[in-house]
Amino acid sequence: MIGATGDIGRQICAQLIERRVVPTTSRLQLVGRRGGSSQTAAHGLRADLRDAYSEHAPLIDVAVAPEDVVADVIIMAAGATPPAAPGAVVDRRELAAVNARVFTQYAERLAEHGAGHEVIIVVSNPVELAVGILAKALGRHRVIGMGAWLDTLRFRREIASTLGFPRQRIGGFVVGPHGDDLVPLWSTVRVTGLTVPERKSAVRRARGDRSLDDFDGEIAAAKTRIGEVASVDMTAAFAEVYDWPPDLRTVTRPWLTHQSGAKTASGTANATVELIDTLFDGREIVVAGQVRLDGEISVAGQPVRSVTGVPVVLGPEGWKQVLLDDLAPDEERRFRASLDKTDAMLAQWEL
Ligand SMILES: NC(=O)c1ccc[n+]([C@@H]2O[C@H](COP(=O)([O-])OP(=O)(O)OC[C@H]3O[C@@H](n4cnc5c(N)ncnc54)[C@H](O)[C@@H]3O)[C@@H](O)[C@H]2O)c1
Repeated sequence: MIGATGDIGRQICAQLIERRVVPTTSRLQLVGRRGGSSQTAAHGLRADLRDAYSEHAPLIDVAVAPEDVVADVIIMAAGATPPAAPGAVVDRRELAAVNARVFTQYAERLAEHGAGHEVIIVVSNPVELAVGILAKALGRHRVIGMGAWLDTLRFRREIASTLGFPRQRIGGFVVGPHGDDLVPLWSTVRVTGLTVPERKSAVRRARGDRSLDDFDGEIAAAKTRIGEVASVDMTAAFAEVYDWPPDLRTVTRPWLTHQSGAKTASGTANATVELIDTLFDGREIVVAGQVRLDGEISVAGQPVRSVTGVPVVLGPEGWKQVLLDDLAPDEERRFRASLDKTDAMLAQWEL
């Protein structure tokens, strides 16, 4: 667990143990940074976890150098994050530059010292940049970003809440990059127990008469609106989000959560731990994740050779094929535009 002592890292460690995903006979390695505050905090976290879960804690050890990382599954959650505060202004380019150094350091050391079969789950942002750097050094099928899975679980939850069903009954995926440019695929939404006409009518009801062509404008207006409300009354801001369509809530509710001063640690950890559970179990499941593609799919007639979120089959050796049916025209347009943005970002890093 790289970045174990961060807000997200701690929550992932706790859930891994509490949900018995890491058995008592396995080892959980907490990786901090030599010379940083996490070097000492990692020892404290180890003591705290053993204190909390002494009956079923795995073996827990601490590493403070990338070359000491030894694991079958590596979670990358290290790096700087935008401040969780209302109206915080962030230089995203500078943030990416700081984190790119962390990703590169681990990519180089893991390529040199690793066993060659580790699967890397990327939590850190920018997810596409981290996946690009790690996949280049380690092989693209071993690296998957969990942002698209988190966005997918959020999308399903928001649809479930609008329709009054439990989340387990909702299928469907979010693809594209993690963040405001994500692409909610309404065409993939399924509801267990409904006939096709019932489902179509339920989806129409939840979505409203809207197109993804207007989604950017909706997000911008929504953020301005709740940003203003949140600056005077956070309760009212969350209440306002409640009435919006599910895809808009998928983007804005986590944004507001971060603005509120809380982070999205529990939801992020839950999505990550689900992926790890699958890997340990030896099962293969279809999840959405950010991966480095090499022409497996085409979007708007162009083969995709980029890093983006897509549904993939994930198993113990990493991800295999991409499972994406034909998209609706507005989904295709939004996906293409997001890929162009990601390509421009990756080009700055020669990826
Ligand atoms: N993918 C997602 O859905 C998602 C959701 C939430 C957060 N995130 C991302 O996860 C990352 C962590 O977020 P956080 O809130 O826990 O941040 P945080 O600041 O609380 O923790 C970051 C941790 O990384 C450690 N670190 C920094 N450089 C390191 C290095 N070289 N080696 C080892 N550890 C190092 C720091 O010591 C710190 O403990 C951020 O990039 C954030 O944007 C992703």
